[in-house]
Amino acid sequence: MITMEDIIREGHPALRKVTEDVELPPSEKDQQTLEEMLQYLKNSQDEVVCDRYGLRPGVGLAAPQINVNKRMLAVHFVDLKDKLYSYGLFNPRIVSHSVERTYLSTGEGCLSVDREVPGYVPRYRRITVKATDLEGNEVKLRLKDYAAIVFQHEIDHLNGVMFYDHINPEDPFKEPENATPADR
Ligand SMILES: CC(C)(C)[C@H](NC(=O)Nc1cc(F)cc(F)c1)C(=O)N(CC(=O)NO)CC1CCCC1
Ligand SMILES: [Zn+2]
Repeated sequence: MITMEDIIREGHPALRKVTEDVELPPSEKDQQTLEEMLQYLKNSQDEVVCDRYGLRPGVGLAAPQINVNKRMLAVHFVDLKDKLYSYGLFNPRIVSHSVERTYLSTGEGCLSVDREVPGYVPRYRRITVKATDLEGNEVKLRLKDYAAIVFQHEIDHLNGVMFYDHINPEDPFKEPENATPADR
């Protein structure tokens, strides 16, 4: 199972690499790795398992975070309308997005960043993501607000981008242009 020891932290060069596409259909190894990534998120949100193994509760995990240079990610969370998003995705890509942007008023954190980095992280408010899921189906997801933020945070990791790369260095809490907070 994946535990905190498997999650690499900022400063590790693997977090700044652009990942390679996964050959489809996936190898046994890639399939198992993605399943383990999704299981990490479920474990981390289960109080008993989380305490037993000292896991940090997470809503998303990208392969570079466990030092795997492959284009795959897992998410497990419910949005503000209590819709469950639970996916393991191969080769996810944003195929379209709104001009309008959104952000979390609390700012963002990262399982690979052991410090607070204050500031708004502007993201597209609506995105359409195409990918192949763990069952081998091609999926097309239309995402908005919090769900769009989580997926953009994880897809950024696949391109070597960290959330704080988006924070305005002059004024971290300056209201982003043409943006509506996702959590207010
Ligand atoms: C870094 C961390 C603060 C742990 C963040 N969690 C989070 O935002 N809220 C959360 C997590 C839970 F499991 C249960 C719960 F109710 C609330 C997170 O998982 N990530 C995922 C990550 O680091 N992926 O690489 C960071 C989020 C920032 C915005 C989107 C994902
Ligand atoms: Zn992260």
